[in-house]
Amino acid sequence: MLYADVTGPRVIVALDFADQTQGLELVDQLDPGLCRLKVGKEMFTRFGPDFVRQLTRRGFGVFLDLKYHDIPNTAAAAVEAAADLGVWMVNVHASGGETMMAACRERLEKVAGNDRPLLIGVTVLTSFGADDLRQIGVTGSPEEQVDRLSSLAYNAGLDGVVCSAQEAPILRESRGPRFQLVTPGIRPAFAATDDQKRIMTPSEALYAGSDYLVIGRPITQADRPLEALEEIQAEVTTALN
Ligand SMILES: O=c1ccn([C@@H]2O[C@H](COP(=O)(O)O)[C@@H](O)[C@H]2O)c(=O)[nH]1
Repeated sequence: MLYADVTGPRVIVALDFADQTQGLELVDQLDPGLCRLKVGKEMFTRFGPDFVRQLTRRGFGVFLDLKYHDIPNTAAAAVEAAADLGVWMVNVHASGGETMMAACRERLEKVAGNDRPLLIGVTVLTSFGADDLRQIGVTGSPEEQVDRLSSLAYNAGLDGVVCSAQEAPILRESRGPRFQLVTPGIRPAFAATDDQKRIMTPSEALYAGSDYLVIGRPITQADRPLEALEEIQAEVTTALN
């Protein structure tokens, strides 16, 4: 099951480095036409908005992965700040509810119109299995919970969700081809699973209906990061053709 209405690179490299110089050394070997970049809590907390600006200045589409979850007014102000930074994609926790997500979408439309960043709702973290959900009081399966949270994101007018590629087929069915599926937990055959539980390989994820593949340690912790990325890109190209 392949969808072709995504423009630009499908691979989003998750930059999770404690050292900014090390991160930029990798970035400077990458082509903005071939991948996008994700800045998460670690690098944003250490290096702040200026780090994001350094990436956008180099021409990369940046996914600011700060997973906002707050009262509607605060979350909306945070996504507005992300839009001011010029990021390509920003996310909020879908468990923050439909009202919070709609407030974020409305704020982005108001301040940035059609130039707004994509707004994506995080469903169930890819490091979660059924046991982890039970620990926090959720009795349904990860797939059921992802479907429930994605329906809130869809009703709030979000552009898509973060989910695992394992849920992509059911979300394609329930939310249609335009709802963007951003999938971490991607593990090429050569990589370790690490702390991820709901995983798929890059080609499996694309065949399942993923739009974007978020990949960190299989690239950033590889002995030869560029070679790892090139191997992944080749797998992606084969799957898409
Ligand atoms: O459900 C989620 C949401 C976000 N992430 C983030 O994606 C990357 C994945 O990195 P890997 O090294 O490829 O595991 C990381 O920044 C997470 O914070 C996620 O994994 N799952």
